[in-house]
Amino acid sequence: MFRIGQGYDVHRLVEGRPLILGGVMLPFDKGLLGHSDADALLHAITDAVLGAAALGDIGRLFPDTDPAFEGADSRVLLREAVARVNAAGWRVVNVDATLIAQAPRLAPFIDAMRANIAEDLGIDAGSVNVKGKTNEKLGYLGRQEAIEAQAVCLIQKA
Ligand SMILES: Nc1ccn([C@@H]2O[C@H](COP(=O)(O)O)[C@@H](O)[C@H]2O)c(=O)n1
Ligand SMILES: C[C@@]1(CO)OP(=O)(O)OP(=O)(O)OC[C@H]1O
Repeated sequence: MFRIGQGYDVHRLVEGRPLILGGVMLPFDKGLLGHSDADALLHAITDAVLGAAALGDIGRLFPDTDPAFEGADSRVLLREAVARVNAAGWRVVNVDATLIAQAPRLAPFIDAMRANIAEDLGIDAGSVNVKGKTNEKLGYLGRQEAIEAQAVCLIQKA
């Protein structure tokens, strides 16, 4: 039996924060604001994985009011979500995600993100796809005020 899940996240770009996407620190003059490390890509994937198994969402598992998750490494949160999905009898088949970032250019970092995500999901990097898009300079994404991520995930009953 197969199930699909979908995830979305957006975080504001601000000065004085590191830019971390897919567990990779990117050289950029701004970073994403959040209670955790604000890795929007991993948050969208976490929600897609949880969604596929009908296990709620990232904020329910890891509330942004809990000091335990302040500055949290989102890879740790993703791994915990995957552990819960596995414990419910599912394994992740593949993930496809899109990052909408007017800047910086993501292409040089995509394979490093895929490797991290694959490791956290317990699958081959060949089953993880990450795509970068600009927002054609339109709206708050186009003005570099935020970065958005969207993801889908397929799971199979183990
Ligand atoms: N932050 C980004 C955005 C895009 N790319 C790459 O450029 C291609 C064209 O993007 P458009 O938004 O102009 O359609 C896209 O397919 C990516 O390969 C990128 O590396 N980083
Ligand atoms: C990850 C968590 C928890 O630290 O906080 P944020 O980094 O603010 O991220 P968000 O995507 O808003 O929601 C999930 C949170 O509860």
